[in-house]
Amino acid sequence: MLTVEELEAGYGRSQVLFGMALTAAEGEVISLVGRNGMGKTTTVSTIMGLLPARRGRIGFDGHDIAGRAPNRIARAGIGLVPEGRRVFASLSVEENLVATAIRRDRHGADGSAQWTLPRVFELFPRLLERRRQSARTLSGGEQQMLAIGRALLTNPRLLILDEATEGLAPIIRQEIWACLGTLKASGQTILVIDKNLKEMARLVDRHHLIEKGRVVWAGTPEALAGEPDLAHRYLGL
Ligand SMILES: Nc1ncnc2c1ncn2[C@@H]1O[C@H](COP(=O)(O)OP(=O)(O)OP(=O)(O)O)[C@@H](O)[C@H]1O
Repeated sequence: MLTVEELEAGYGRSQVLFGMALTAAEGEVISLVGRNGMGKTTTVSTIMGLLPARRGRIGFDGHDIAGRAPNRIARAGIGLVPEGRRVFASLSVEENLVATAIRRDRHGADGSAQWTLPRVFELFPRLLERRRQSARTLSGGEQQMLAIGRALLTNPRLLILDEATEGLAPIIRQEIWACLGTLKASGQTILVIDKNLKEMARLVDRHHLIEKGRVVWAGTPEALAGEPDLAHRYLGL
């Protein structure tokens, strides 16, 4: 479904990605893990068209989407839950959810239907309780749920989450991980960036270890756990 090859990107004179390569098959959950500043968010920004690819290919469902505008990439079926949530603070919860919604004929592996407002409220009942409140009055965890709900309402074939559990209370983190488990079980393809290897081990099919803008190792959570040197060297654990 997603094939990133030989990707190079950066900011002004500073190059950040040096031959980034990734693949995600339909229904697979993959991760990008690595120390701060190694290029995880830059990879996601380039996939989403927010940053130009200087070289390389970003294949999605057989099309090269490198160079397309962000709104076209969203319409092609990639939904982003950005680092720092970035909800529209002055809009209500419901307005946030519908602002970027995209209808699409889609069926998950279990035959699950289109994401709609009622389905998002079923997944996150707190958002239903707060549907008329402005987003700025929500707690960090509620804002994160809102950011996930907003991305789901674009009915993405690939859902990308950048540090979705960062800075949240442990109990809210557990809710987010449980939600991602439910999405995976429904056949959702997911790319997740996070630091919590323990929680990711239950969710992720394949990790990608990133160092200085390229993948230095890829494999299952079990394989990573079996090579503690890797986590020490590339994650500082
Ligand atoms: N808007 C920007 N302008 C200039 N440099 C940037 C910008 N955003 C990121 N960088 C730089 O690019 C490099 C990679 O950053 P990136 O955000 O992709 O890292 P990351 O792996 O996602 O780490 P983190 O966990 O810190 O977000 C860093 O050196 C960072 O300082």
